[in-house]
Amino acid sequence: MIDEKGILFILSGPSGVGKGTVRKALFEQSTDLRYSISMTTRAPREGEVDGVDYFFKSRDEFEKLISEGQLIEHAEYVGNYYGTPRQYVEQTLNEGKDVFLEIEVQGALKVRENFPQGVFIFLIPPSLEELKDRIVNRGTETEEKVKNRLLAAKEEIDMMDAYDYVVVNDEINHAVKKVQSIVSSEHCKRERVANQYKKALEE
Ligand SMILES: Nc1ncnc2c1ncn2[C@@H]1O[C@H](COP(=O)(O)OP(=O)(O)OP(=O)(O)O)[C@@H](O)[C@H]1O
Ligand SMILES: Nc1nc2c(ncn2[C@@H]2O[C@H](COP(=O)(O)O)[C@@H](O)[C@H]2O)c(=O)[nH]1
Repeated sequence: MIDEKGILFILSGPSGVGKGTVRKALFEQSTDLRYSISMTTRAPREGEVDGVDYFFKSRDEFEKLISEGQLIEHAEYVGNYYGTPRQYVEQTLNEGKDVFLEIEVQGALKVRENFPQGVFIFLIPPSLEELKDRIVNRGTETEEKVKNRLLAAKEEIDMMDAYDYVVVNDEINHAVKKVQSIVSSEHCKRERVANQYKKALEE
């Protein structure tokens, strides 16, 4: 059978590396990807909108979603739950459309167990100092939260070998171009396999 499902792309990496920035720039250029909006128990930051940036949930609501199997993965990250809604992802892939997740590392590794055919991209900072500067300068975290996110970052960076691609986010336009070329090359691979399959059927 030719796999006519969409491709699941997973962009992951430590907090503050620039995943959201790269994803937003990518989506300004690629209309064919569908972004899966995550659920979280974290409080909204200034300017964040429910249903756009995240679906904001209480802990009870989130735990109910877990127990009902409504998430394809979830993780507790620095004191809050984050998770990916099952229905949106599965339905969109079944419609043949590509889905793009932007999630942290524990969650990405769980997705890998259930969607081994997904394309896993790890974004790394040019250095840990630069990572710290980016989190601090974003101005969204208290000093303690910055510390906890940096501690998590060191462990997360150790997991990069589990990914299909590693992209350095040195300069934003370079990183976006690299992610775009990964998306295009995965499409070419998929088409090549489909063509080989069709040819084999004709023979
Ligand atoms: N290539 C870059 N060069 C300099 N600054 C950058 C670059 N990419 C992102 N930034 C800045 O770094 C900060 C963190 O970026 P962003 O919020 O996109 O990170 P993130 O990985 O999505 O973080 P989190 O996982 O905490 O949501 C932002 O202020 C952003 O403007
Ligand atoms: N495992 C998951 N991680 C997710 C999901 N959505 C976002 N995230 C990641 O959580 C951290 C913290 O995010 P922040 O918005 O509080 O800075 C970051 O690495 C996100 O990418 C998800 O559905 N599952």
